[in-house]
Amino acid sequence: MKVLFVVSEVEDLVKTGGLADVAKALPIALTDMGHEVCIVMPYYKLLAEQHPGEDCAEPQTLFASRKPYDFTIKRLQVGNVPVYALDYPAYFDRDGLYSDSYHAYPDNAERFAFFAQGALQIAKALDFQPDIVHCNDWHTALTPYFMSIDDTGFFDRSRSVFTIHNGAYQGTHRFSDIPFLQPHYLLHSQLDGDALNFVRMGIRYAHKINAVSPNYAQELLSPLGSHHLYHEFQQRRSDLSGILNGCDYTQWDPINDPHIIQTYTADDMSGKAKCKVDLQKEAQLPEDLSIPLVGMVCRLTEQKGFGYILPMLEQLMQHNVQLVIIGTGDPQISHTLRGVAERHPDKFAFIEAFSVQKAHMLEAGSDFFLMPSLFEPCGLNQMYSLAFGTLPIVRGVGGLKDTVIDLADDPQQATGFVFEHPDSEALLACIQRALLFFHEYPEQFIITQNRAMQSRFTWQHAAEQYLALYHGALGG
Ligand SMILES: Nc1ncnc2c1ncn2[C@@H]1O[C@H](COP(=O)(O)OP(=O)(O)O[C@H]2O[C@H](CO)[C@@H](O)[C@H](O)[C@H]2O)[C@@H](O)[C@H]1O
Repeated sequence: MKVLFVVSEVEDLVKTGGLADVAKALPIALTDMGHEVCIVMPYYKLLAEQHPGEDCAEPQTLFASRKPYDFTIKRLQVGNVPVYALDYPAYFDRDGLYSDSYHAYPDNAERFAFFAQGALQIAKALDFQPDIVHCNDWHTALTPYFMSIDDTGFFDRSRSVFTIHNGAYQGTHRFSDIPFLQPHYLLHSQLDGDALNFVRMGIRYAHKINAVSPNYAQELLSPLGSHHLYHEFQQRRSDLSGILNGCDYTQWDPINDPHIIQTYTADDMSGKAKCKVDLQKEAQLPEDLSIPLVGMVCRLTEQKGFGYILPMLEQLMQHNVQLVIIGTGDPQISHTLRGVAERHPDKFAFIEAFSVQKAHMLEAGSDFFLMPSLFEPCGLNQMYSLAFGTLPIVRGVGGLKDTVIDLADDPQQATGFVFEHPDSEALLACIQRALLFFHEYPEQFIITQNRAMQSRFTWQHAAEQYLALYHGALGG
C-alpha cells in the first residue's frame, strides 16, 4: 500500500498538540508493517531553524488565480518515514504554525488551501502515485476536493481518507477572502452565505472519513456532538468510522523514559515515588509523598474543561491535595491559573510552558492525571497516564470513555475515575472520590495502578484498522 500522509504538524519536527503525535506514530507503524508511506507537511520557520531539510526534486510552480506560486520541496525524516516539506516562505516562514501567540493568522485559509493542493503536486513531483491520500483535520481537508478535480490522471486510482482529530476546528473562512480559491466556481455551491467550511468539504469529498475513537464517531452522528455538522455526518454515516489512536510506548513508558529522574516498573514502583518528589521540587510544592498529587498537561482551551475547572479550584484547594497544571494557550485561562497559584503556593503550581520534558515528569510524578474535557476526540495523555500508573480522572466523553474504566462502575477492571456532567460539582465530586481512594485504600490504589499499567493501546493495532479502512476506500 502506498500512502501519502498529508498533515500540518509532526512530532519530533514541529508540534502544537496531539495531531503531531499521531502524524509520527501512525506512518511509522504502517511503514513497520511493510507499507510505503511518505508524509507531506509545510516547511515552517521552526522546521527550517531546528531541522533544516535538503532540497529535493525540481522547484515547483502551482498556478492559481493566474498567479504562479513558486515553491521548493525539502526532504526530512521521522523515524523510518520520509517527510517532504513544502517550502513557500511567504506563507510558512513565520514564528508560529497557525498563529502568533493567540491570534490566528488572518490568511490561514489561503495558506492551507494552497498547502492542500501543493501536497498533491509534491506527490506528482516525486512520482509517488499513492493508493491512499490520508488527510488530517481542517488544514488538509480540501485535498480530497483537489484530487477530485485533478485532470492529469495521476490520482485516478487513488482514494482519499479524511481523519477528524478535532472537529471543533473547522477552518471556516470568508470565501471572498481566499484568493487562491477564487477560480474554483464549483465551490460556490458549497458555501454557507460567503463562508467556506474546510471540514465540511473534507466530509463531502473524501472517500472514507474516520474519527480518532469509536465513541467520538458516534458523538459526531448526534446533534449535540457533531460540532454543528450533523447533516453532513449523517449523510456520510456509512463511510464514517472510529479508530482509536494508539499510545507510542517507545516514547511513553516509565521503564525506559530518559526524561524522568528514575525509571520504574509495575513490579517496583519505588522509582515513581522519586519522580513524585522530583515533580514537587520542580513545581516548588512541599516534598511530601503522603499528599495526593494531581497533574494536568494540555493546551489551555475550553475543550479541556476549564469552564468548570476554574470555578471549583478554590474549593479544591480546601483539601489536602497538590495540583500541577502545565500548559499554554488562552490568556484568560492562564491569568486565572496564575492568580490561584499566587493564593495557594503550597498547593497549586501553574507551569506556563510547552515542554515535552516537563510533560513526562508530570506523567511520572503525579498520582492522578486530570482530563475532564468538554469533548475529547480521543485524548492521548490519559493513555500516557495509564502507562505511568497515574490514574486518570476523566469525563466520560469521546475517546476518554473508550479508554478509562471507572472504579465504581467496575472495581475489578477499573483503571481510573469517570464522571459525566460537565459542571464543577460533578468534577469536584469525582476528584474527591479519587482523593478518598488514595487516603483510605492504599493497597487497592496500588493494585489499580498496576492494572492501569497493563493497559495496552498499540499503534500496530490502530494501523491494522487503518489498513482495513484503506482497503474499504479502495473498494476491496
Ligand atoms: N504544555 C505542554 N507541554 C508539553 N506537551 C504538551 C503541552 N500541551 C499539550 N502537550 C502534548 O500535546 C499532546 C496533546 O494531545 P491530546 O490528544 O491529549 O490533545 P489535543 O487536543 O492536542 O489533540 C487532538 O488530536 C488528538 C490526536 O488525534 C486527539 O487525541 C485529541 O482528542 C484531539 O483533541 C500530548 O502529547 C501532550 O503531552
